[in-house]
Amino acid sequence: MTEITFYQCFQTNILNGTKTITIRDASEKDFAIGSIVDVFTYEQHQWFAKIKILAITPISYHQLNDTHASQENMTLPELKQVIRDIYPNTDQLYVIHYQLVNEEERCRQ
Ligand SMILES: CC(=O)Nc1ccn([C@H]2C[C@H](O)[C@@H](CO)O2)c(=O)n1
Repeated sequence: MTEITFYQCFQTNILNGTKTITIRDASEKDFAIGSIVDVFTYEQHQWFAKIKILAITPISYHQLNDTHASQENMTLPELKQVIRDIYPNTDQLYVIHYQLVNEEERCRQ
C-alpha cells in the first residue's frame, strides 16, 4: 500500500503535526512499517503530504482512550463519534502511527 486518504477536514491538523495517528479498519492495516506513503484528500483525491508509517497496532473500539484522542487532536467523545460514523459495525481497528515527511527527508530516500 503506497497511499492513504484522509477526509479534507483533517488536512490542517496533519500538516501542522497535531494529528499523529489515524485509526482504520482491517482493509487499511497492511502498510509496511517504515514505508513512506502519499497522502491524498478523500473527497478530491488531491495530494497534500507524505507520511512515514511508524507502527500499526490492533485495538478494539472499547480500548480507545484519552491518549488516542490527544494524538488525534480531539476529545475522546469526539474521537469515538468519528470512529462510529466511519466504521459503524466494526470493533476491530488498527492504530496507524505516522510522522510527516519533510522535503529534506524526502530527498534522502
Ligand atoms: C475512507 C476512510 O475511511 N477514510 C478515513 C478514515 C479515517 N480518517 C480519520 C478520521 C479520524 O481522524 C481518524 C480515525 O479514523 O482517521 C480519515 O480521515 N479518513
